[in-house]
Amino acid sequence: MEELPIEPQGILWQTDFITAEHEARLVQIFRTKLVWPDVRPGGRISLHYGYTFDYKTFGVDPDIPFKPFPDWLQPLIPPTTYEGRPPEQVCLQYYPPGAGIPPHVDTHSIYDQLYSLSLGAPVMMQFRRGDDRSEVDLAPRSLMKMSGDSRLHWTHGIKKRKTDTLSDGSVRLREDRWSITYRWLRAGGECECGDAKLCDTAQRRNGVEREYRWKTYDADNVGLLPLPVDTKDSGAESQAVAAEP
Ligand SMILES: O=C(O)CCC(=O)C(=O)O
Ligand SMILES: [Fe+2]
Repeated sequence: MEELPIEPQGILWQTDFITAEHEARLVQIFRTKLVWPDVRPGGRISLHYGYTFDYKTFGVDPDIPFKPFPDWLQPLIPPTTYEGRPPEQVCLQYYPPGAGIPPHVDTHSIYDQLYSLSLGAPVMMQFRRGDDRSEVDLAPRSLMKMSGDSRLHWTHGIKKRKTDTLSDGSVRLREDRWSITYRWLRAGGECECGDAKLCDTAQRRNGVEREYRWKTYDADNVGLLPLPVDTKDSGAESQAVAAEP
């Protein structure tokens, strides 16, 4: 994989991780064979594979057996040469046009490495750290690894909107998109990055515990650390974050 020459540092990229024909077969499976949960119309929906995280023990939930990776997923698992072993958790998400995901970091303590494969229509992803912003166009069939700053010190999210404005000023209509997020559990379950704003280990050590974070299990937001409302950005997107458990 190659690092993108942008801020945030640490975004590794591989174009055409699979062929367009393979992608078309997958989309057919996603549309016709999978049973998806019902959620708010127009919202993002998710299916989970592998281990389920237990928010009480900060480990794998021993009561929920490993959900084996289905046949269609096997060839999409990053080769073991990438991280030394297959991911412990895989999440398939469907974004109808207009759907997004609130700005977040994937929880530091639980998860170590993080990859995402994009399928279907492209979409713009926003990275943000304080007043710094950066956008990455998630092209279909591209595999992205978030490491370093992009993984730990910048949030990422996708705005809820029907169009994206590209860097050349043109406006692109959103269409159906799927993504597959791959997560590897962090050995020991403690992150040493020390980022008091974004790291749950640092927050716990500082005595900051957000009640809602661990007490509710939200299947659509497994492993995401919701962020408090940012008063500088009162847009609907950040309010949506606050509203999520
Ligand atoms: O849809 C994507 O590409 C990213 C999703 C994401 O950020 C996540 O599942 O944590
Ligand atoms: Fe994420």
